[in-house]
Amino acid sequence: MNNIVFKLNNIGKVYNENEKNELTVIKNLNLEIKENEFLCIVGPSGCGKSTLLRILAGLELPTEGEIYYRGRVLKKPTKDIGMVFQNYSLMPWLSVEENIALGLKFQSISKEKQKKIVDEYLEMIGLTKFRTSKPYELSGGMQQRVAIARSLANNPDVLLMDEPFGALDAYTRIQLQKELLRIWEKHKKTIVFITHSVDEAVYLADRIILMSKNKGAIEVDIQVDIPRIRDRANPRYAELNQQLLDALEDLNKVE
Ligand SMILES: Nc1ncnc2c1ncn2[C@@H]1O[C@H](COP(=O)(O)OP(=O)(O)OP(=O)(O)O)[C@@H](O)[C@H]1O
Repeated sequence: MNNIVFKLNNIGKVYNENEKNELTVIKNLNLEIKENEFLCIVGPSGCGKSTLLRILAGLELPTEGEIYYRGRVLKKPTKDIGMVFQNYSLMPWLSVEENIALGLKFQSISKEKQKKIVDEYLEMIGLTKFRTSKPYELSGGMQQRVAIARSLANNPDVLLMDEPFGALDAYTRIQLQKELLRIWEKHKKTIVFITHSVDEAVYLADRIILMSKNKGAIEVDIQVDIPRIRDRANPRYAELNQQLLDALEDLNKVE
């Protein structure tokens, strides 16, 4: 079926901690991610969320099993799969517009077209006035907007986001959650988003998976059945939040 973007078959990931010790982070993980799906991954620290995301990005290979991206075995990163990290990862010596254009420079796109794309994304994130500013002149929220725009400028099919709003203050975080949903609805990307915040997952996701430290097992896999724009005062919102918090607490008890 062509609406499956990722298919993971019995994925395993073992790291060599040192010459003697191996660490099995993920074992027998099966997962399908659909086109346009907004999937959030939550789980205790160290359960393998970032490892899974790096495997989805083609940055790391599983040590067991297969990963398919649109029906083909994924062996290395591709420009169709974009990534956004918590620490913005902008080039400090480049301006906002140069950062957004970064990925475009490596493609055979005319200067004129590049400028058009950069202008479009600057406008989308509301930072046109800051086009010549350097990252250090911007707040954390503004920098993360630039990082998101830089990924989107490459027109990826999938956006992988590793705790992108984790370092932001509560107000900016809520603003960026709304913005991201607006972008996702407009551009219809598939998004895989890691968060430590259950509330953020319930606000954003179509589907939430909860991983445990028990070799990255998926303990909970639920659809969020609340229409958008979600109202945090909706009783179902509180109910799902509590269900996930209880599941996390149970995991911490057994680990
Ligand atoms: N390159 C590596 N070599 C060895 N061990 C690693 C490597 N990368 C990750 N690990 C280990 O694998 C485990 C899972 O790490 P990972 O970063 O995927 O977890 P996480 O769920 O994203 O954690 P957090 O929520 O704290 O970011 C951890 O014990 C970590 O120390």
